[in-house]
Amino acid sequence: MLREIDRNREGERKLHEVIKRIEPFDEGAAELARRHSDNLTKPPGSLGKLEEIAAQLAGMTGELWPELSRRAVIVMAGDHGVCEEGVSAFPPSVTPQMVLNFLNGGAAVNVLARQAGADVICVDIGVAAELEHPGLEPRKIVFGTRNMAKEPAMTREEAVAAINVGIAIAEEQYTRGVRMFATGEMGIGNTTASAALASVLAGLAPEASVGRGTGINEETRQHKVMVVKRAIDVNRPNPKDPIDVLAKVGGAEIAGLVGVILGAAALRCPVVIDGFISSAAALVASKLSPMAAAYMIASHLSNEQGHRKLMDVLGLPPVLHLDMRLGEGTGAVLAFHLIDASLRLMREMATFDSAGVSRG
Ligand SMILES: Cc1cc2ncn([C@H]3O[C@H](COP(=O)(O)O)[C@@H](O)[C@H]3O)c2cc1C
Ligand SMILES: O=C(O)c1cccnc1
Repeated sequence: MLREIDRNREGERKLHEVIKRIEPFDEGAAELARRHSDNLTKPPGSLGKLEEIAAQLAGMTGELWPELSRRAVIVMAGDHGVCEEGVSAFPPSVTPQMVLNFLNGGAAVNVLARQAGADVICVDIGVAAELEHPGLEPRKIVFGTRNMAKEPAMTREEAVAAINVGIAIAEEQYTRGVRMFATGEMGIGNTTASAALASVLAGLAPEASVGRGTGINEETRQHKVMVVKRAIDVNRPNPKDPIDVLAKVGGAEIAGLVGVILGAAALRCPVVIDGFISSAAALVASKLSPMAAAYMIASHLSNEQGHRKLMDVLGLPPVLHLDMRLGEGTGAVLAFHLIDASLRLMREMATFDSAGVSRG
């Protein structure tokens, strides 16, 4: 018993050390980037969000035009006990099948990552099945979560261990030269866990946070709303304690993404947030460290019901509106192209002075 308490404390101590390392956004660098932008041969502000992204990247990294060519999408995979309740259009067996698909390069995120020059790092953090593959990061914390409609999905210790896995992955990738991250996930049932997190931590009614996920009909969605309500009633997560909420109604892959986000922020690396599930992880991360939000770029507005409200609460306006609802990191990897465009404009455009253009 004592040893267990020590292990808990050690895990939380590590996590809080990383949170303490997160530095405030560099307003000075962001302002310099804005000023540079205003000197480029265009009416001020005319490149809209591309200018704002460049300023954000400068504030995150402390550099006017950071070198972000090495990038990775971290795809965290985990299963959900709540699938027993019939909340997804697909069976949990799809989770390990898709993991093998990622490792063989055949999933949507692989194609988009190839196009955007990003590595796909696939992490088994909580898949129910035993998985082996030379390309897989084997960091299993749980063999699937427990059914949150009946009991806590994870123990606090498991949730903290999963966050620490995400931090370790971000740090290892940084050591390999990665300077920009995207969040991705695979886990049948994870829109149910994400809706529960959004309800508890963002105060959304389950009717508003629960969507159709992989494509359930309205009747099943109503049932999913009831399952989320029951999970919250049974577990009584404490909204003031994000780790308690994550453990009771979250998931291992969501916890892993919380770690990736906090780890990236502590390393002053931009972290591009994908859709609904990644945004639920971003919400937990920002509750643990409000300063971490400054290192996030919201990539796209998912068609999953609840995503818009969740992004409003997070204060992160999504850049792309493509009616996507896939996850895996697909929207986040697409946003890499816009980030590249914004940095390239900063680096390559002529200034009014260098081009001899009148300022008007
Ligand atoms: C073939 C397939 C590939 C996927 N890739 C991502 N998801 C997405 O769907 C799941 C969440 O939806 P729900 O909560 O309704 O189960 C997650 O795994 C998410 O990443 C997929 C789902 C399927 C079926
Ligand atoms: O927005 C997402 O990330 C999403 C939505 C539905 C299903 N899977 C993922």
